[in-house]
Amino acid sequence: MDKDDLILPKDFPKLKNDAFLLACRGRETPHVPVWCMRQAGRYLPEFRESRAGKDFFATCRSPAACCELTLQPLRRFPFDAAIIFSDILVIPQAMGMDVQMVAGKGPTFPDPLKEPEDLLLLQSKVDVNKELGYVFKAITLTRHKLEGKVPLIGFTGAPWTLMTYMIEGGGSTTQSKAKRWLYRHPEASHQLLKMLTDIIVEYLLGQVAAGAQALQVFESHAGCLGPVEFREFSLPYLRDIARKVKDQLKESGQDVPLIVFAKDGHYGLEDLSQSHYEVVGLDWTVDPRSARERTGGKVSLQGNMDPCALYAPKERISEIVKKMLEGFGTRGYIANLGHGLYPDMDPENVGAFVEAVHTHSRHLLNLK
Ligand SMILES: Cc1c2[nH]c(c1CCC(=O)O)Cc1[nH]c(c(CCC(=O)O)c1C)Cc1[nH]c(c(CCC(=O)O)c1C)Cc1[nH]c(c(C)c1CCC(=O)O)C2
Repeated sequence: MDKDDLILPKDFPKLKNDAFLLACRGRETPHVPVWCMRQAGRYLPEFRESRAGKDFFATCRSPAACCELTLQPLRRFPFDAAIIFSDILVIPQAMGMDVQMVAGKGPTFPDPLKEPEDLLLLQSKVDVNKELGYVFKAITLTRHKLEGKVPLIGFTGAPWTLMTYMIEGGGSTTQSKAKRWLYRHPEASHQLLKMLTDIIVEYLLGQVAAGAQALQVFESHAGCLGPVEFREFSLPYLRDIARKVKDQLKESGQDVPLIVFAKDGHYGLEDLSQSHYEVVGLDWTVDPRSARERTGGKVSLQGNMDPCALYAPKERISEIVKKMLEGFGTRGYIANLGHGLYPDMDPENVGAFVEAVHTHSRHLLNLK
């Protein structure tokens, strides 16, 4: 294949392992598929080496670097899916905000939104091909380089989670500056959430056109909302995104599974299972059996081992995985952690987690 062909979203290699895509749709699989949030990350020495001394967002803008970082964990572990290396904060950047990744501090916005008037400073219409085309290129290149080994997942931050970063200017335990907007400036909040929704829809469609085979929407900050605020400021936008992406894909005869992960949003589980997503991701605060009961077979489920369980000895990890599989069952289930891997985790234990999912699930499936 010519080098230039690697940037064209066509003639992709045939998919060899479709367990993840089948599980998204509740179909039978030979084993329970597994991947980990933040599987491309600092717990891998090769990741730290590739990233060393380079600016985080400059790395995000390099399709070759994103491709390499996406592939690294797959060289070590038999994950059933890859997730493109990028970040949710590329959207606020595309809207004109300055975002830096500060070592030891995390993402930082030097000029966060303070008052509703600041919305006027934002680019409300974004040409995603122009501003975020580097992500699409990374997806296309990675899809070729994966050689059909496993499907490639694209992703975005959800409107509320992006809004929290844009107002807080970085991480926060209370999200009180962003929540202040919900209570004091509800109209401006909706205006911002709507603006983000429109861009996210275009961004996700661009990812599919570039070669993404599934999409995950990260509502990482669902947990600081209560049920009432969630229903007003998060859920309608999550639904809008799924419906609009689905409708537009249908028009072009395409269909990719959508996953929603609303971290700590256990109160919204019933609603999320009726929101046009094929898969609902769960954090570790939700009991597998009760999640099944509450979602009533309407969706596949993904999750939810406590990432900290990876600090346990391998035998203990295996026992925890076995219980988790028994709780969720083997159908319509994708094993994952309840949130991302931490930098101090031992890659060997990640391998033990993946192996335990495959081994125990094959055993459970053979008993049927
Ligand atoms: C909230 C959020 C962000 N980014 C993301 C979320 C949603 C998921 C979640 O809830 O964790 C999403 C994200 N960020 C990254 C990915 C890559 C794909 C994967 O999961 O492997 C994904 C899916 C790479 C990354 N994004 C980041 C890293 C680590 C920093 C680095 O590589 O230098 C990685 C691998 C940086 C980042 N980016 C963000 C944070 C809070 C941080 C951590 C800062 C820190 O710990 O210092 C914003």
